[in-house]
Amino acid sequence: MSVAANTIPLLSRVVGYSVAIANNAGRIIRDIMKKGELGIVEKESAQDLQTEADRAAQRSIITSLQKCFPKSTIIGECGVPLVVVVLVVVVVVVVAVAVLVIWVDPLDGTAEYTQGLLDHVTVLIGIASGGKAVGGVIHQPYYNYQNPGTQGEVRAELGRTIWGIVGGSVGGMPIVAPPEGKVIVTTTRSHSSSTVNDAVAAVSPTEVLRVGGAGHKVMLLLEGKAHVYVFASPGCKKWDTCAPQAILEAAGGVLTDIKGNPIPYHATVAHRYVGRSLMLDPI
Ligand SMILES: Nc1ncnc2c1ncn2[C@@H]1O[C@H](COP(=O)(O)O)[C@@H](O)[C@H]1OP(=O)(O)O
Ligand SMILES: [Mg+2]
Ligand SMILES: [Mg+2]
Ligand SMILES: [Mg+2]
Repeated sequence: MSVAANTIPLLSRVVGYSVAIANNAGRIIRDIMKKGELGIVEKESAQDLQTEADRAAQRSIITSLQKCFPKSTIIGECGVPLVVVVLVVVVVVVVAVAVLVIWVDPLDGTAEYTQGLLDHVTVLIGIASGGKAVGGVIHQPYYNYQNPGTQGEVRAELGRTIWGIVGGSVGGMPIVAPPEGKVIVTTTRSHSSSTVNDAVAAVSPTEVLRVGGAGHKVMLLLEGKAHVYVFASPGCKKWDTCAPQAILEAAGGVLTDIKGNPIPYHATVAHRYVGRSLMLDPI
């Protein structure tokens, strides 16, 4: 896919800033877990949770993005804060020059965060242009958190950040091909259903990895631990997939809906997926 030439410098800047902004959100997420006051609330169901870490990380990300890129439309998972209401009013005026739509999931894998499966958690900042995912950042704040190191060895660095620009490059982790002769599928662990299981079975997997988070599962594809990510969770939204899709595509993978159609990321698109969706990584 080609990215309009006049968006490339801006896109590179947004991706670069988003790396720093996502790293900062990761620090907020770790600090709140350390304090132990998660402030959990149920949103649409008992499977749809929000914590103080989701809220605080989103506040930080949106404030920073708005300051740096006031003409972009920013859509975050955690409701519509006042600053964005103001932005929406402004967007009506500046829509002709508002090139980018930024989809923010301040904490992907909230269920796993509350259950202590901390390396399933990611911060996702996805950038769309012309309705397509064109750039993305995935920050994994707890990468290496269980790495004990050995005596005399320095503990491995906590956290990692992956970025990608479609038609450009991917950075932050080595891209590894998955093993030949197997079909390892990764899918949801906390939002399973018969539809999810049917979709997984349709791929005839040799192994199924049930883990949390859309960002985390795309990382498994990138590091060659899985061949295919099947997500048939109706709760998955555009902020869950914009950043992972851009990075996956930058690395040579593909993400489509169940019929093979591209997933739209316009500012006005429905946040929720309609029907089932399928993500494939043919690296
Ligand atoms: N039924 C659901 N309700 C709320 N969020 C969901 C649901 N299904 C999926 N999600 C979101 O999609 C992500 C990927 O799904 P899963 O982890 O089940 O594979 C979840 O981490 C969650 O994002 P978030 O944690 O940001 O709310
Ligand atoms: Mg959520
Ligand atoms: Mg999410
Ligand atoms: Mg989230």
